[in-house]
Amino acid sequence: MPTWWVRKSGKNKDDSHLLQPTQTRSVSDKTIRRVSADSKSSPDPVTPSRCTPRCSREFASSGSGEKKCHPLPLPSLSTSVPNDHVSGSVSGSASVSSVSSSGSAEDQSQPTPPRKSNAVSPKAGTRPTSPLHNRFSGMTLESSSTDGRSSEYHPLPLPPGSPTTSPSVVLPCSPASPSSGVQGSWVVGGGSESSPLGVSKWKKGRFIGSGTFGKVYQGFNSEEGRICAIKEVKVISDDKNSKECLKQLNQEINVLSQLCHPNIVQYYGSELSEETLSVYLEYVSGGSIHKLLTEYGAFTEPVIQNYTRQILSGLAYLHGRNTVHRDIKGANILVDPNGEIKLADFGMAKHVTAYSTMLSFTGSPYWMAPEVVMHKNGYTLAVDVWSVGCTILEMATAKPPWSQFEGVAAIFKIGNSKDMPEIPDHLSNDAKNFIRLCLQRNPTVRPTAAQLLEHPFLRVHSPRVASTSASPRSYDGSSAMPIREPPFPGRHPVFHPIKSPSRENVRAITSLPVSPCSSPLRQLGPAYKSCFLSPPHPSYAFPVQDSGYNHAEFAASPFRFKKDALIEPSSYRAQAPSSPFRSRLV
Ligand SMILES: Nc1ncnc2c1ncn2[C@@H]1O[C@H](COP(=O)(O)OP(=O)(O)OP(=O)(O)O)[C@@H](O)[C@H]1O
Repeated sequence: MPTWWVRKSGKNKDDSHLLQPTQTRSVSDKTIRRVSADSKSSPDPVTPSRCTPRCSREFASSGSGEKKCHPLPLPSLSTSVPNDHVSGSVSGSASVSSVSSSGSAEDQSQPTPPRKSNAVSPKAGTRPTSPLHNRFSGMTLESSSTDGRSSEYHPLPLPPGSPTTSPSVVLPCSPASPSSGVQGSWVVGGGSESSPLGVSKWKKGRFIGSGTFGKVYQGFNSEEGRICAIKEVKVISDDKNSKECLKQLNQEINVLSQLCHPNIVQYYGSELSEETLSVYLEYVSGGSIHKLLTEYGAFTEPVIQNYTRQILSGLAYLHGRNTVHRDIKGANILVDPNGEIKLADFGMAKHVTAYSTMLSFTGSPYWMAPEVVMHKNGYTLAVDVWSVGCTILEMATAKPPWSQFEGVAAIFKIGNSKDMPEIPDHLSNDAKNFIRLCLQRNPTVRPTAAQLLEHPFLRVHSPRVASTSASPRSYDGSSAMPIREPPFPGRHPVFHPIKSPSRENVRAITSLPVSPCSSPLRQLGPAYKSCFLSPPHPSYAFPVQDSGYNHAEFAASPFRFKKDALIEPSSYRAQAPSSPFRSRLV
């Protein structure tokens, strides 16, 4: 079973109201086997920056929409910090069980009673620290026990108005209206302001949907009346997959907690109780682009323009922090009721350093860049640009690119051919040119997200029909910016050229058992260490092109991965350089 299948096969990306009572899933379908990326190639997710997520929308720039973040004053270390390092370390062998789900939204929608929060109020003298859940990173767990029981917390910067926060500090990023004056909430260790008994002020509401690492609920801040989304996973000891799952979720926390942009879902904080890890996020009620495509069909070009502009705005911000999302696709892009785009699902995001290349094999195959599929020597921020091109095609057709091919064939097509996915005729020349720029196979010649924002396709007043513009800046493929020439050389410095496989190799490849984990396309040894494909959304139909979204057909694909291949690294080590398969490729 293909890895991406395993990961996504059972999850429901749609909002709960889309669930039919008959749409039950087996627990096995929902089991997630995603292992952390190669630690050698990607040492740390995100280096904590001084720019905390706390910033004000009032400072949003007009250009990319990036908000200025304002470092918070450090609290006085002379303050008593009894909970910063406390006894009661817990081994890192906890587990996540809520990655599986067979219940309907209704099953999950019962609000739970207030939970004991492990958040430590700043009023109690807690020092804001890194958002890392250390135990998930394989480090010693710092835990606090406010009620005599072992518990852990996830300290975050203090909220505005806390004793250690300067009055001059601007409000944190929050989903609240910029003019609302409502302060953001910092849940764990930084403003959960839970009761003395540790009861969380965040109340869990209706079930929204399931993801790889757990379930998403609507939440309510009982003190501020604010809605949020709660991503929750159960922490169960003795679950052999828990460590990796928690690492992955921690990665999402690490990345999101550093980000503050109107087109990126805002992180509020997290709480770790005895049973669950809850991550509090900006609630985006419109659902994903994928969901909108499923419900309303393909988007018109003006909508595509609008969404693409915002996607790139968020990406430009992200890439400006040397962080790559790695799973850009319609299902991971949320839309609020005003049409504002929010990039979400940062579970695979990675910080790229000058000294590292990414060798892990992650993402959703249909949106995956060739250099990722080929997995030759590493890849860069440019992989997201490729995925943006695929997402535009998805928005224009309500299907992912390459959808006429089943998963493995699509991977071959992406990795081993020079073909380009079909671009709908009805799109304007600007749009077509934009897509072609994104889908250049050589990542070094792909424009950056910031550069693409200058493309005529995204100009607010650009023509919305097939362009006959004679503009010297036209990207119609014939003028100022020829596609095949590197328009912006050297902007993806970590790129390593990918050699096309010889004919012989291609033959060998096609004769081998194929899966993303064991794929002969993955020709380098270290690749096997990290192999987690994000699946196409369950409701996408492959390979039957005109059947609309049909999860069942794809689920029945004979190319689905064996789950064990994901659980047991040794099963895909068979494809390491020393393996017999490997020898057939060289
Ligand atoms: N901040 C949010 N606001 C509203 N709905 C959300 C939010 N985040 C996620 N959702 C919805 O919750 C469901 C599950 O989301 P989640 O991110 O856990 O799944 P996912 O995107 O499939 O994650 P993964 O790729 O890790 O499996 C989806 O329907 C998604 O649209």
